[in-house]
Amino acid sequence: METILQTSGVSVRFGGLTALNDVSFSVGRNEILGIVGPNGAGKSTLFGAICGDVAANAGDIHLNGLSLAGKPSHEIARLGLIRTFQTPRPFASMTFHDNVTIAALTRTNDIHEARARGEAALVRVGLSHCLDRPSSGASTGQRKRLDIARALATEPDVLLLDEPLGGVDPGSVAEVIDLLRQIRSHGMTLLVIEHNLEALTGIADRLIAMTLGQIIADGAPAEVMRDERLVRAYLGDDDAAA
Ligand SMILES: Nc1ncnc2c1ncn2[C@@H]1O[C@H](COP(=O)(O)OP(=O)(O)OP(=O)(O)O)[C@@H](O)[C@H]1O
Repeated sequence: METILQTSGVSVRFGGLTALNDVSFSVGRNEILGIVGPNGAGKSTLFGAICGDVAANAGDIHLNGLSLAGKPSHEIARLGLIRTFQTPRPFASMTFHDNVTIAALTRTNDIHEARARGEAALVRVGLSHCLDRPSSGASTGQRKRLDIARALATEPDVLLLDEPLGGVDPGSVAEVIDLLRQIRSHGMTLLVIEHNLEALTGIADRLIAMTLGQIIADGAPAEVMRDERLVRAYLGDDDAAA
């Protein structure tokens, strides 16, 4: 499988805390890679380091063979990689449509084209009925979808999703999973952080398990979920990664 994204020896320190410690893995084009691990394992920091929001203290990241070292997130977005957030922060005073239009302007300077692409992204995530509504009134599930639509409007090759199912009501989980499958079928590569392990193992081609800033397992979902260190880490055993 052709590698689209590669991290090599990435470390991130916040003062005395090592949030990522020598993290290396690769992602194949059009793959869905799930990232699991207990709270504080470093999953969101990893996304931050990949998309240019968090400066790495060591290591390098390549997208389509090009080093992302030192590049700001807007430049990385233009190169085709974008993330969503655990807690999406849309511009609350703007409509859904304006929010996605701003994202589409990453790729085009033509405002009419940006509005058309923005609308198409909202249709894709099932929010066409919200076009002219202010995003301040969005439910958690709608905010998650709006955040995905904003990411799609930048036309990424690689999409990093931070807990797309977090706060989504149980009745809508299957819809969001279908949406992710549909996004992948359009040729995108997905990295997905998710605490709903059952849903994630149902959709991911591969899983990476992290504890204490390190990768402890990388492989087929069923195998990784059986990894003893991961099980112990989820049970709160501090010696799990020892
Ligand atoms: N900006 C920051 N400054 C200082 N420490 C940070 C910062 N961001 C994250 N950390 C710390 O780095 C570690 C990894 O945090 P991170 O949010 O990446 O974990 P996570 O696996 O995404 O957790 P969760 O599942 O709860 O989102 C934690 O100990 C966290 O407190």
